[in-house]
Amino acid sequence: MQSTELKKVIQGIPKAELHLHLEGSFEPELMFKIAKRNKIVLDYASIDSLKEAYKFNNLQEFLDLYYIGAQVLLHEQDFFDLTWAYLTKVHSQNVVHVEVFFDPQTHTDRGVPFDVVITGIHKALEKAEHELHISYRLIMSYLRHLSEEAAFKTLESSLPYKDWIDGVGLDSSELGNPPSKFVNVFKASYNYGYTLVAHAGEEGPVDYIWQALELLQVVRIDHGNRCLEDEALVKRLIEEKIPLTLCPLSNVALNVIQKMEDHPALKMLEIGMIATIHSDDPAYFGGYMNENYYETAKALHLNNSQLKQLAINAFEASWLTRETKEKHIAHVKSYFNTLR
Ligand SMILES: Nc1ncnc2[nH]cnc12
Ligand SMILES: [Zn+2]
Repeated sequence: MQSTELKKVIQGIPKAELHLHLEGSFEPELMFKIAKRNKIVLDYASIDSLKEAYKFNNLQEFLDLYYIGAQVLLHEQDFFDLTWAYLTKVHSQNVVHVEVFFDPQTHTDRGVPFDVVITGIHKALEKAEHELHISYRLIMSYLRHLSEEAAFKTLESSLPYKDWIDGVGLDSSELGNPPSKFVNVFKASYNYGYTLVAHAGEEGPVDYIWQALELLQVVRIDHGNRCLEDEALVKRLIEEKIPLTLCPLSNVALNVIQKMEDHPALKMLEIGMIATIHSDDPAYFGGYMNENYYETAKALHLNNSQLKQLAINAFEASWLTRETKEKHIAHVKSYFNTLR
């Protein structure tokens, strides 16, 4: 397929995004605007010089910059603007459902109250539901480089806003911070009604994916690239229909894979795993949903049937009701029928 044709096909697919860090959607232009508004001087003289710094050898190098960028977010309006900018962007890419992460500790540790963070985010999500018809779920992510005790404090802070939060996740520096460190806080989060996910097997070993499943009891694995190293794990993920939220452009940007042609998405689809495609931190990794679909499809020579499967998998993997999933899946199928 010609690249313009492929882009057109991808644009038209109704899509669900299930792996997106709101702080990772912070575009340099908006970062500079908010910094100015909050009278914060960034270490970079210009938008271009900031963009120049977006070259990473690994996850930690990226995280260092990501946490610096987030420091300009102070007020409810800032969190609203960040979230709204993401939602309007993905609306233009025909994303109809999102399940997004936010990292409360990145902000509360700087003295920004939990209430300020979540209210700004919640208002933007509600506005998008009403005005853009994008449905949503919100996932609060614990930072795994911090202690379990700190995660417990975050859990406690979230309780007054429980109705606005659907799940908890685990992100930040993976190596040396295994899921086993967070068993108790995940159990407590579950008991409060939160649905559980965790980043695992992005940089960390296969064992972290096992731990996420067996010790944390997550319903989805974020990334999970390295599962293919373990046959028994693959079998388990297939049998239990545990989805993997893959982020191909992120994997290339962070050296999880050398080049897009090495991405495991196709192999995973072929063996019947619920592989899905998402953008992770689009402002840092060079693309939102369409770009992730496009670069993956181009490098792996995906056909329309495989693209359709990826889109269906994301709705299947979502936390929408069965009835709503079916409605979206029917739209995906009828869209691909029009292409024949
Ligand atoms: N790709 C990623 N892995 C772990 N933590 C993150 N926080 C934001 N993006 C992340
Ligand atoms: Zn992520």
